[in-house]
Amino acid sequence: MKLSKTLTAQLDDPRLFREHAYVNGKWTHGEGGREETVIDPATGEAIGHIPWLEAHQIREAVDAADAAFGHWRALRADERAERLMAWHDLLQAHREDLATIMTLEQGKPLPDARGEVEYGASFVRWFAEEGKRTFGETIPSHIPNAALGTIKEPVGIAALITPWNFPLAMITRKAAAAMAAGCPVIVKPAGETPFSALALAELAERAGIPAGVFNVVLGEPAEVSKILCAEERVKALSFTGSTRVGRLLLEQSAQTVKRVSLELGGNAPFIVGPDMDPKEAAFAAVAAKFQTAGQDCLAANRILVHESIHDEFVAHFAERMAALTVGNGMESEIDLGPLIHRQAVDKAASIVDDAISRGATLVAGDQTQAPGENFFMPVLLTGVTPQMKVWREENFAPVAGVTAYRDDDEVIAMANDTEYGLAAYVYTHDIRRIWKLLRALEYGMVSVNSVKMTGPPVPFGGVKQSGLGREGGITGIDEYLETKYYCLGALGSVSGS
Ligand SMILES: NC(=O)c1ccc[n+]([C@@H]2O[C@H](COP(=O)([O-])OP(=O)(O)OC[C@H]3O[C@@H](n4cnc5c(N)ncnc54)[C@H](O)[C@@H]3O)[C@@H](O)[C@H]2O)c1
Ligand SMILES: N[C@@H](CC=O)C(=O)O
Repeated sequence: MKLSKTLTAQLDDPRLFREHAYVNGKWTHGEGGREETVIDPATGEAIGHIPWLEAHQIREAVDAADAAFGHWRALRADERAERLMAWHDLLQAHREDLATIMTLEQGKPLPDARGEVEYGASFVRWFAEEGKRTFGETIPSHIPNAALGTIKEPVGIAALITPWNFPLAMITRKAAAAMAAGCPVIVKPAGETPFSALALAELAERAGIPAGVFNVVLGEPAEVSKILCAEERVKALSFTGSTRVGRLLLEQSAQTVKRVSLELGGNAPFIVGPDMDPKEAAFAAVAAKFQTAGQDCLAANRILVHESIHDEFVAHFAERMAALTVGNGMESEIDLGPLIHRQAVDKAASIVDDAISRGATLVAGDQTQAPGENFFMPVLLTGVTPQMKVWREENFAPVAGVTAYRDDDEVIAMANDTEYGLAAYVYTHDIRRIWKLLRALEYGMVSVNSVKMTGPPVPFGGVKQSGLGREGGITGIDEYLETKYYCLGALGSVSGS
């Protein structure tokens, strides 16, 4: 395998590129000789290697986190916040290098990678602040001469398992919340994109986060997860990834009754009302579909357009889609990078073939134009129906499926016809329709007339089989906190009510 010499050469600070796990403040080799090669999906070249840790090394990471817990939780919230803010500042200062690492391992265009570094850093700032506001309550006592209340305490070690599509922000949204709450973390990033996680570890160390508080373990995914799920000392598991793996981890965590947060797949409907300008709606739908080449849990998967404007909408969508540029994310003026690997391209092709074989029309999407083997040209299908994979599955590719509907009740039934319930988009200016759809859609997040919906203040998460719990927002830190109730009895009359 040809090893690209380009990665470290392109960094201002080559020490951000690390090819070891990070456990207890030390860069760690695998002891069994197993390793994984990390590929730049745009070129197919190897950009580095990571070791796979052995079972006892994963347990050592738990030992390290356990040892660090006492000291970390004992710090005042503002002391933890200072370290988190130092980490935030370093992320910002090294934005260019972090974005370069991300584009080379994930493939997304460099401007999108810069955006993700900002987005990831914004969670660190948010939770540095929120950590100072984990207030307990005073409870009016029903017991004579007693004072009642609650204290919030860190749950303990949190295992964080993350995907490859947002290699940095999916880690910071969890880790910053857990660490602000006083919990040490063990991160298991996706094998496709470990280098963003390892750069986060390097910067955490420079920020003065003590050894054992932020650990990155690498290894065979099922093996690592089994160990972490079975470990009684790991009290919380937060996972972002596919619904298939999420179910597995939920089952495995049952044995030790962990606090489980799951951010899983989506199958977002994008609903366009009859009152909408078809061009405005089509441009928004293109933006909601093709971000990160469609490899986004929020990607508009099923585009449901009122029959009265369907044909015009499709024409504008096709025109806008034709203007998208596909290529290596390190080059300028690229809208869509590669898919993560060849299997993702094959899956996208099979979803398109399935739709066409069941009667969908291929309006645009010529794969002979793809600039490399991991690239998939944007596809527009019309006449998509519930029998097709493109309707039922999260395609996680630049494949847009459009369907016409007759009225609000029909589109509500269509939108809810999925096991997923992460995010939905609604485009209409009719306030009654907005309210009706907002209430009827079975989704954790509904965005009306806006493609952008995420950010640190937002309770991000899904219903149905899209997950459990919420990340970000004022409740995100609760995933890592226990409520301890206290009753102080025999206080005499000073206890008051
Ligand atoms: N809801 C959200 O916030 C959100 C955000 C980003 C991605 N996602 C979802 O993530 C999926 C894409 O990411 P992916 O392909 O990396 O998901 P994935 O489920 O294949 O992998 C996610 C993580 O789980 C690990 N893993 C894989 N197989 C495992 C196994 N058998 N046991 C234990 N761990 C295992 C992987 O190494 C990775 O770290 C999509 O479904 C997408 O919607 C959801
Ligand atoms: N775009 C999402 C990640 C989903 O893949 C986010 O903003 O968190």
